[in-house]
Amino acid sequence: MSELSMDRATDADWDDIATADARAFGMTVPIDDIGRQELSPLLPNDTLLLVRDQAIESHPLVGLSAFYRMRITPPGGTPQRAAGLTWVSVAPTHRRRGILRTMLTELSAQWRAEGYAFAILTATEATIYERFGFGVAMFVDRVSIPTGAQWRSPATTHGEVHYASTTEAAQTIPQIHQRWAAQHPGAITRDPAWWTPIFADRPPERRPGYTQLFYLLHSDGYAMYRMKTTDTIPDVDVVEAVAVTDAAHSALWRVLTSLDRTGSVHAELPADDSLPLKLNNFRDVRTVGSDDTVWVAILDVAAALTARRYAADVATVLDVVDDFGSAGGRFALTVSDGAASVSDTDAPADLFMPIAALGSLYFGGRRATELARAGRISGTAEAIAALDAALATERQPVAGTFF
Ligand SMILES: CC(=O)SCCNC(=O)CCNC(=O)[C@H](O)C(C)(C)COP(=O)(O)OP(=O)(O)OC[C@H]1O[C@@H](n2cnc3c(N)ncnc32)[C@H](O)[C@@H]1OP(=O)(O)O
Repeated sequence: MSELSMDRATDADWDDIATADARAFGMTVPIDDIGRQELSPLLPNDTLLLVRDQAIESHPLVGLSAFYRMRITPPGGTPQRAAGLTWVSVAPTHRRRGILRTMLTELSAQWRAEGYAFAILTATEATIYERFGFGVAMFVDRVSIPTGAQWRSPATTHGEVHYASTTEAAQTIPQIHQRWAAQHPGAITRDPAWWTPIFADRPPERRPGYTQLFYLLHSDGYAMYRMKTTDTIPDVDVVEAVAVTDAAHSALWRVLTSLDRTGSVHAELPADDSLPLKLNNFRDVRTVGSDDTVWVAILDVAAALTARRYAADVATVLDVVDDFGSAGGRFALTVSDGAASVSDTDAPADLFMPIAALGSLYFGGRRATELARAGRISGTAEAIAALDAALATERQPVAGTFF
């Protein structure tokens, strides 16, 4: 790093930041003044880290990373602060010289100083972040459903769902999302600044060939969708379908699967979504692909483990190795009536795992038995089964917000 400087962003850096972002991720829409205004409360300058090459006269920006100050809901717990790593890129001319590692070392120190127990991210490649303590934690299936798929039970009520104007949507949807996020493991809550660009739905930022957002509203849920106008019979792209209750889920999906003059409905669903089981033919919900979504690095093991609820009692000693950060150690975990107490200990460990594995297990998207079979964690069969039972969640974790 001798010729390289690393600093927080200033307002003067934003043109370079926008160019680096466009180059790294193929963004076709430049960040304009409105975009800057929308981003500034989400990414204040102290969350943006810039590396420049001082050996080149123009001091080009060669490394960029940032984090959102977010909240995420642990299983059964209340939303916890999480550092949402994002916008990571290193210029192709400067790769594999340790710039990413240097930036993450700096950001990790900031996250620890700010008291975060969790860091989270969505990854472009699955092989980058485990070495930095992140474990893959959440998954979605991409599904396609033919319009007109038949439901097992007839619709019982009409008028539960209506189309909302942007004004009504902006007044109503954030509270519904907040209710959903408070009860769903892995849900990322949204500050008002997150909603501004969503409801602005600026035409230049829409994918080419897609309509504006349409809002469907239920008292306990909502859906946002677009139509793909390039085909004579358009397909439907469900951007979000959020339901606090099963009744809202059914009511919204009944409308989404029966839109007139549409071909197929495309959406992302967790593997345990109840939609297939509500249809006459569960194969109508065809999985066309799967993606990992959120990766989790636990920065403070005791704070994280005490922030969630548990499905079974357990008393165990975890040996957690953190080769990158400082979260590792030996922890006595005792769960009673769903609540955990955690203390440092010198007692012999029952279970051994890298910190990334704990991140994978924490929200319930991966199971201890699964990671043990893959050799990612180790311990006696009894200890693994006991941890597996304690960490079990009623539902698959869903983040709901891409960043
Ligand atoms: C949260 C997000 O924003 S995800 C977006 C990530 N960004 C991108 O995909 C944009 C395109 N890629 C890039 O900009 C760069 O290649 C980056 C950011 C992925 C890596 O930056 P670099 O500065 O080259 O990484 P750096 O040299 O610090 O490497 C750190 C370690 O990661 C490894 N590594 C880096 N990139 C990769 C990769 N794509 N796949 C596997 N390993 C990788 C290196 O080998 C090195 O390993 P080691 O320290 O254990 O020996």
